[in-house]
Amino acid sequence: MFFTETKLAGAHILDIDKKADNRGFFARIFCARELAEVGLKPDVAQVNLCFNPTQGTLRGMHFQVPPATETKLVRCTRGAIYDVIVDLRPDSPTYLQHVGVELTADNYRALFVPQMFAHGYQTLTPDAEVSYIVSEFYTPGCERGLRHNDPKLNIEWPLPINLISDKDSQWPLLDEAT
Ligand SMILES: Cc1cn([C@H]2C[C@H](O)[C@@H](COP(=O)(O)OP(=O)(O)O[C@H]3O[C@@H](C)C(=O)[C@@H](O)[C@H]3O)O2)c(=O)[nH]c1=O
Repeated sequence: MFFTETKLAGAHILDIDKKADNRGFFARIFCARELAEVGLKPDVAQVNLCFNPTQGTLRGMHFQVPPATETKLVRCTRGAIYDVIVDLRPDSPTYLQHVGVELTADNYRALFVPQMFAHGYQTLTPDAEVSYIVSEFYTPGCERGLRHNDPKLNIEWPLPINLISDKDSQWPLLDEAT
């Protein structure tokens, strides 16, 4: 795998290293040793699968607080998504900054989300499927969220928001939360 660190320290884009032959190719999409070599936490508590029939669906921005903070390794296995992370580490020089990456079934790209980052995505195609590894178990009492359109975050979503859950449209704005 090829690792490219984003401007948010610890958040990496992962590209596959294709071993091609006349049958097609082979590639690793998860390797605990390679992740550990670049300092990433390779724990696996859950592998989640999510299907989104409607183009422009938005899910996020989600994170879990202690003691259930989590890392995620996010991949789009069908269609395409715009995947966004927000740095919520208060002592980070990039606190509240975000990065957006296009993950598609065709580019085989994945995004590693460190602990204490909010995560969300918008589907760029109909029938987009997302699969992600999570390092901690889903813990509803520790679940928190940011508003996808919080002016303090200023995230430019590529498409109009065609579908969003009630929960996600009601997360507090940062100004309300503090
Ligand atoms: C995340 C999750 C949800 N659920 C349940 C709760 C609820 O009944 C249903 C749908 O939950 P949600 O609306 O939270 O699903 P969703 O909005 O897809 O939540 C996910 O969004 C992306 C952006 C993330 O980063 C993930 O970590 C996760 O928070 O599934 C689980 O049972 N286990 C889980 O791990």
